[in-house]
Amino acid sequence: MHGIYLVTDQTLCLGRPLASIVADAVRAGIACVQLREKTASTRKFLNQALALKPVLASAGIPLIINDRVDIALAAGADGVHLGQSDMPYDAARRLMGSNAIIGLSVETWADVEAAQNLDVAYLGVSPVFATPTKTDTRSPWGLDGLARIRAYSRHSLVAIGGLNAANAKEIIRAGADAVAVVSAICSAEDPFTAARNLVHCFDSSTDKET
Ligand SMILES: Cc1ncc(COP(=O)(O)OP(=O)(O)O)c(N)n1
Ligand SMILES: Cc1nc(C(=O)O)sc1CCOP(=O)(O)O
Ligand SMILES: [Mg+2]
Repeated sequence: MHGIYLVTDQTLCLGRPLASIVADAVRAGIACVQLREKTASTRKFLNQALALKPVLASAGIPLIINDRVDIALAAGADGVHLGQSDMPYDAARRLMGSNAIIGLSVETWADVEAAQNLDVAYLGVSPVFATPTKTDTRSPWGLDGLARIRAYSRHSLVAIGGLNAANAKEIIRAGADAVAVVSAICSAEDPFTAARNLVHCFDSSTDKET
């Protein structure tokens, strides 16, 4: 996993359709989309996933489903993001198959150690900074915690929590392979420009432009 990773939240889109925010972000060059619906019905969640799938597939961008392996399978999504209270990795892998992208949140050092033997595509470093978007988190890792995970883990690291264009560079310097954002794109006045700024920030902080 590498680049800007959009995690969606329909409730933070300021009344705009999620599909238009995702389309703007795709046009701006983001690398991945996670559909995260914490309150929608199963049917609405699935319909959102089915609607996004062809748009993202034609852009070559993976669609990851938050929490719900059943929705991921029913929508033909590319993968699932699992938290520490969600379906365990082994069960999700059995259901999703060997090609599926499975991401896993790490909230504690024990989580990081336990993940070392799992064939996950990335670790979600949860959270790097405290954020009003998700308040039921453990203590933030901070930049030092992120760097400590980078030094130990064999996995790709997706940083999440309180990230935006102002702090993306230091997050990458601390060892993140991808920067995940919700509000910095979903709640931006101009989601395309916000996503493009994040993509430029990412590209100028990595080998891509050096
Ligand atoms: C990339 C990424 N990292 C962490 C999370 C958080 O997952 P989880 O701990 O399961 O919390 P919810 O998102 O389900 O509230 C994530 N979604 N994505
Ligand atoms: C979905 C999510 N997971 C987190 C975690 O710490 O696991 S923080 C978070 C929300 C991140 O939102 P924003 O980019 O607006 O700060
Ligand atoms: Mg979860």
